[in-house]
Amino acid sequence: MAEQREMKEKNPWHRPVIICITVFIAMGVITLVAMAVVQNKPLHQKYKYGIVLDAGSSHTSVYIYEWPAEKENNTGMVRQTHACNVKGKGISSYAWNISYAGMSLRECMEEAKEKIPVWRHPETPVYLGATAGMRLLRMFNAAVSDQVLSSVERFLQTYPFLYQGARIISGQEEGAYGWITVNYLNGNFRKALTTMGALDLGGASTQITFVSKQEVESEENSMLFRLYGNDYHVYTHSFLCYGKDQALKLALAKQLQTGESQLRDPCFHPGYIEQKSLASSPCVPETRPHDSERTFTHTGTGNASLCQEVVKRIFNFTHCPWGRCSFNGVFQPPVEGQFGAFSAFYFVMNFLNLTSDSLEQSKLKMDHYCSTPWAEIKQRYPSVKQKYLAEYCFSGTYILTLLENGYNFTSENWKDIQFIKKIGDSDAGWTLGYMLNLTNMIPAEAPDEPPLPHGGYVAIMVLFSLFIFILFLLAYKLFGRPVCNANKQII
Ligand SMILES: Nc1ccn([C@@H]2O[C@H](COP(=O)(O)OP(=O)(O)OP(=O)(O)O)[C@@H](O)[C@H]2O)c(=O)n1
Ligand SMILES: [Ca+2]
Repeated sequence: MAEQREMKEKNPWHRPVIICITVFIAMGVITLVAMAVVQNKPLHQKYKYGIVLDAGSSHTSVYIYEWPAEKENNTGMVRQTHACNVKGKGISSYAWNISYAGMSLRECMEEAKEKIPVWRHPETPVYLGATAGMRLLRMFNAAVSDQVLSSVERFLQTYPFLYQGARIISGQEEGAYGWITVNYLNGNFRKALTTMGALDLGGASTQITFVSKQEVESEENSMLFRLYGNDYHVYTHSFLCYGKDQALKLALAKQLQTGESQLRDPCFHPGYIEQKSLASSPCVPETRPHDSERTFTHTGTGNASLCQEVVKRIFNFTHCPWGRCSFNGVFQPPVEGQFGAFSAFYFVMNFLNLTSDSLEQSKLKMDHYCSTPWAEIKQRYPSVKQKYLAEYCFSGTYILTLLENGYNFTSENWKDIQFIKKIGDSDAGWTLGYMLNLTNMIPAEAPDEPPLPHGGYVAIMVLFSLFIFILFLLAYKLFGRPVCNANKQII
């Protein structure tokens, strides 16, 4: 018993002072690690916001984007949190009703006010970009297009946001920003991966943008971007009047050239019959001898192959002043790599269920679809607006012709076209790229990043602290005892 007590007294671990010191050291290490973790923890996420209005030819959409406040220059941080479709037509349709152009945006702007925290309103930028509808209106009547822009400007300035301007963007910008959007959302810039091309089909214009290894012969189609430390030589072209609504007008005008008041149209279903008038547009050449508002009886005959022949006639494939062309004498290198095809490319191909078919299968399906009687189509899709429904045979045929005969996609590379609406939460389109550019959120050089991610840093801190603690214990066990014994001897 006495021996046992002596052993206990000799074992320094049973001394209260040693126990206290050990507890203090352990607490010290824990405090150190805790402090390191807290100090380096990402701060509570605070978000910033941006609003972009896409004033398209057929309608306006309002997009809200958000990104973590302290990570403005990191890539892949901006995402779309809300989209609102403005009721009614695009702002260019208010040409004769100008004061209502701004007011038309009210509902969506009120929504934006609700979605964005009030304290962020004064620093939230608002941009409005108008595309082909306003480009055409400007060609038609520049004063009226200025007044429409002033109307939306005055209206947007009544909001508590940071108004950054309303302007007509160029076709080049529209193509380039669409390309930036899809590649930003796919993380291609961050990983310095090969980029994907962008195909955008609107109501009044269409854009093709991709990186080409071949020389871009025409200056107006060439753009150079330096993003995250890499150079991108981009080919881009915007075809005004080749959006799907204006292309339909062109096709109708071509068929009406003969001057008849009866139009038997293979691009519309058999049994379709409507009285129409062809409204004048800067897109439709004044080749007809009669007035441009002439009325005609539009009858469908439903034949996709004949429809393709009609559609081909709106393109000029013969004149090319360059090494190679798409159409209408526009230079285009051969398409290469993957492509994201969005907006009406997606709406139409998705409706026709052609998003994953080969070119040949798509043509066969179009033959069958176009020849289906109009009455049957209406019965099959009772909830789709009849104006849209009537046009899908034309639109599908137009898309296949534009891609195959216009841009020179083939059966082999057809699978490289992905028909997409969104990437993650965000819609594919030019608006995100536009905002990223105007807010300088895409740096030319790759931003410096900490050598270790936060998790790795914490793990290393914990491991090293434990390691030091164990070393201390071992050292104490090995060297601590003689000191204690020596003390005892002195006593
Ligand atoms: N769910 C939808 C939405 C739109 N559309 C049609 O798709 C075309 C293009 O729409 P959009 O991409 O919104 O064109 P805009 O941006 O308005 O036109 P642009 O880019 O030429 O200015 C229009 O004919 C529109 O009627 C469609 O078929 N189905
Ligand atoms: Ca558009």
